[in-house]
Amino acid sequence: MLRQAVRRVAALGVGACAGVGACAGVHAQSLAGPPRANKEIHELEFRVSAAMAEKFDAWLPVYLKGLLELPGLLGAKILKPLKPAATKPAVIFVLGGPGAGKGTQSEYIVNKYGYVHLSAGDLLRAERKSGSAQGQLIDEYIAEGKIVPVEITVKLLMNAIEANGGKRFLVDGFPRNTNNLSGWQQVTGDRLRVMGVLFYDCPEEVMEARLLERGKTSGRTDDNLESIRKRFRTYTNETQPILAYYEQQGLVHKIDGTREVEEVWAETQDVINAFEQELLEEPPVTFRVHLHANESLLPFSARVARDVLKEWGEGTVQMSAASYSVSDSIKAFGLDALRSFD
Ligand SMILES: Nc1ncnc2c1ncn2[C@@H]1O[C@H](COP(=O)(O)OP(=O)(O)O)[C@@H](O)[C@H]1O
Ligand SMILES: Nc1ccn([C@@H]2O[C@H](COP(=O)(O)OP(=O)(O)O)[C@@H](O)[C@H]2O)c(=O)n1
Repeated sequence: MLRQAVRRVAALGVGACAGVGACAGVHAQSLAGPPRANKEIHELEFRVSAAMAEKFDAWLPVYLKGLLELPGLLGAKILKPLKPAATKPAVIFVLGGPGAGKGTQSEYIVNKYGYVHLSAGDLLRAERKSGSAQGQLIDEYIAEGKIVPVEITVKLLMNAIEANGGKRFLVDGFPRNTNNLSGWQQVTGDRLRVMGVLFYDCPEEVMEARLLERGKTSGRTDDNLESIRKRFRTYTNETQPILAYYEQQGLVHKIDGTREVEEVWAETQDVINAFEQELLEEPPVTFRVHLHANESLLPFSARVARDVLKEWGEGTVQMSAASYSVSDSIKAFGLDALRSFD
């Protein structure tokens, strides 16, 4: 039977790294005792900022392949995550009554921050125009100011999200009722990260005047007084409860939409800047590697620390290392480590 004595390691400060020159910024650990002749597993742990995780994931196997040329190194295995969940795409919902300024502000956000703008209304109008079987149905719902069944809308949204491959989405005019909300939750599960809701608050008389003005050139079948009033009813009865739902979760950022476009934009930027900050502060992703070797930990870990620092710079990747020597007991080992003997 294998006996594997775990030789946990003492922390090695930056000072102790000085001999290897490039250790600063990478936290390494060394063996507490003299190296043994046994086969050893060196466990390296890399904590990588979420923003860089995908790139690190691509780099690591290539780097390890090169490292295997070193004498004394018998094998290498990446344990966790084998494929880190790519940072989830972030979604911001943009809500507000018809004519509150959702589309206008979304365009500004896209121009400054590079978000992908998905307007549920635009997607439905495009689908209507495509002459598909559901075109007629969408047409009737829009003219009546009613909310199209979610099966149609969520499919259009998800197709657009998947086709785009982007990381940050503004979903404008959605979810607009409980049917929208439950359909979205059912389809997206936890694949996307809902950051919050931008809510443009505007009284009906202001929105009505804007929409009548927009109707002179928009060519929209619903920018007429009759449809506008129906849309207002739908908004009050069906969309406001959705806002209340997200408000309870502390996700709603209410912005007074009655002011000049530039003033509304100034406040919108404050909210988006806060979201951006939150995204930067995502927890790091941890990668673990087992190196199988005949040698003691220090030469390898110092070498890897130096290479990581050279490739990734200060502060992006935090590394720590531990060593296990393999002899005749498996008790001290976790399954992960055992697998690495495959
Ligand atoms: N803050 C604002 N002040 C005055 N007019 C605005 C403002 N924001 C948007 N508009 C105008 O009002 C109309 C409706 O705006 P839009 O962004 O299309 O609203 P929504 O997407 O919420 O329906 C557009 O003609 C737009 O140019
Ligand atoms: N989630 C959505 C969004 C829009 N729509 C339809 O599209 C119409 C126009 O929505 P929009 O967001 O483009 O425009 P506004 O009403 O906000 O000005 C709505 O009145 C609905 O008929 C929908 O059915 N479901």
